[in-house]
Amino acid sequence: MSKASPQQIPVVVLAGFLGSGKTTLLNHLLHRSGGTRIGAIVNDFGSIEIDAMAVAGQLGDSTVALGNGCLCCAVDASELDVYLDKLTRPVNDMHAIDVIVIEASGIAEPQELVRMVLASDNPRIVYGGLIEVVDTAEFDATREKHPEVERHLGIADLVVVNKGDRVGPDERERVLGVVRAAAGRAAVVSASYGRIDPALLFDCRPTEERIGQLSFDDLHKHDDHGGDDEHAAHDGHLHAAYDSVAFTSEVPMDPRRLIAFLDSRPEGLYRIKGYVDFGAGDRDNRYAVHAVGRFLRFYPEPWPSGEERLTQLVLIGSGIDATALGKQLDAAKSDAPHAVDEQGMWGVLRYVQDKGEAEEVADYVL
Ligand SMILES: Nc1nc2c(ncn2[C@@H]2O[C@H](COP(=O)(O)OP(=O)(O)OP(=O)(O)O)[C@@H](O)[C@H]2O)c(=O)[nH]1
Repeated sequence: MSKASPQQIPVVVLAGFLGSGKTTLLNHLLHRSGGTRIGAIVNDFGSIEIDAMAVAGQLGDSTVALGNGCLCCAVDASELDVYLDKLTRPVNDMHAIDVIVIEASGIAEPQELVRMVLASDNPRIVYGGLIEVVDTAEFDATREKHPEVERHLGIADLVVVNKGDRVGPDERERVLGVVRAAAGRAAVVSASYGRIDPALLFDCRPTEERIGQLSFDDLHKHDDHGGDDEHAAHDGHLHAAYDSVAFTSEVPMDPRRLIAFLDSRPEGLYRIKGYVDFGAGDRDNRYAVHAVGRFLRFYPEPWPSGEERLTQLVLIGSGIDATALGKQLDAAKSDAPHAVDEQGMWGVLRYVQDKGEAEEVADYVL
C-alpha cells in the first residue's frame, strides 16, 4: 500500500485448548513484531516472557509495558472493554498500539470473546479474526474428550496446527487433513512453537519505524540467523506457510462483480486489505476493504487530494491459487467505468458497518 490509513486497530482473538501453545505463539509474535506495537490482553502474565524483554515499566492496575513498544494487560473477560479502551487511547492524536491480541484462557468459549469484540462500541477497533491453536500430537485425544473442538475450528478464521515437531511428516499431514475438513473456510497452517509469520495477522512495520528505546528485537538481531533461538530448526518454512497476491488496477472495479468475487472467496483466503476505486459508483470516496476469514467490511473515505485513483489490494492465504485469484480480480474490473449503475453499489453498502448493527454482525460472523 502506498500509505497507511488512519484505520481501526485490529483485535485478534487467540484461542485453543489448554497447553496447545497459545502463549508460545503470543511470545513469538511479541519477539518478531518488528516495529509493530502489540497490545496483548492475557489472563495472567505467568508465561509471557516479560523478564527477557526488558520490562520498561509497570503501569499499575495489571498492565506492563514491554521494551519493544508492546503493552500487556492481565484481565478478566468482564473487563475487556475497559482494557480495549485503555490500549486504544490515542497518544498525541496517534494510535499507540497497532494491533491487539487477546489470549483466551484455555477453557474459554472463543465465540463469547469474538462476540464481545464485535459488540464493543469502541470506534477505534475492528475485529481482526479468531485464531485457533491445536496441538498436532494431541489432536485426536482432545477431540475425543472435547467434541466442541470441531465447533471451535468451524468458527475460526485461521487454524495453527502447532507442535508439528512432535510427530512425523505422515502423521502431520493426516492431522492437517482432518483439521482442514473440520475447519471449513479457515486458513490452516502448520507450525512448531507457534512460529507463524506475523504478517498473517497484521501489517508489520519495519523496525526502524519504532518510536522509543532500544528494544528486545534490536538487542537480539542475531535470532534471525538461528543464534540462541533453540527452536529455529523446527520450522524452516516460516515464509512458505502462506501465499499472497498483490493486485493494482487503474481501471475502476465493477461493484457487482467485485462483491460476487468476495462473496465466493475461496477457502484458505484469510486476509484481504487495501483500497477500491468504484469509479462512477462513488466518485468522492475510495473504499478501504478489510476482510479476515468470513468477516468483510468496507470503509468509505474521501479520496485524499492529489491521490492517484487506483485499486490496490493484497490477498493473503494458505493453499490459494494466486494466478486464478489475480485473473478473477482482472475480470471484476469495470467494462464501463463512466456509466452510472445506481443499484450497483447496494451490494457494497451491505458491508459498510453501522456500529448499531454490531450485535447483528456478531450473529452473522458466528
Ligand atoms: N514440542 C513442542 N512444544 C511446544 C510447542 N509449542 C508450545 N510447546 C510447549 O507446550 C507447553 C504449553 O505451551 P503454552 O504456550 O503455555 O500453551 P497454552 O495454550 O498457552 O497453555 P494454557 O495457557 O495453559 O492453555 C509449553 O511447555 C511449551 O513450551 C511446539 O510446537 N512443540
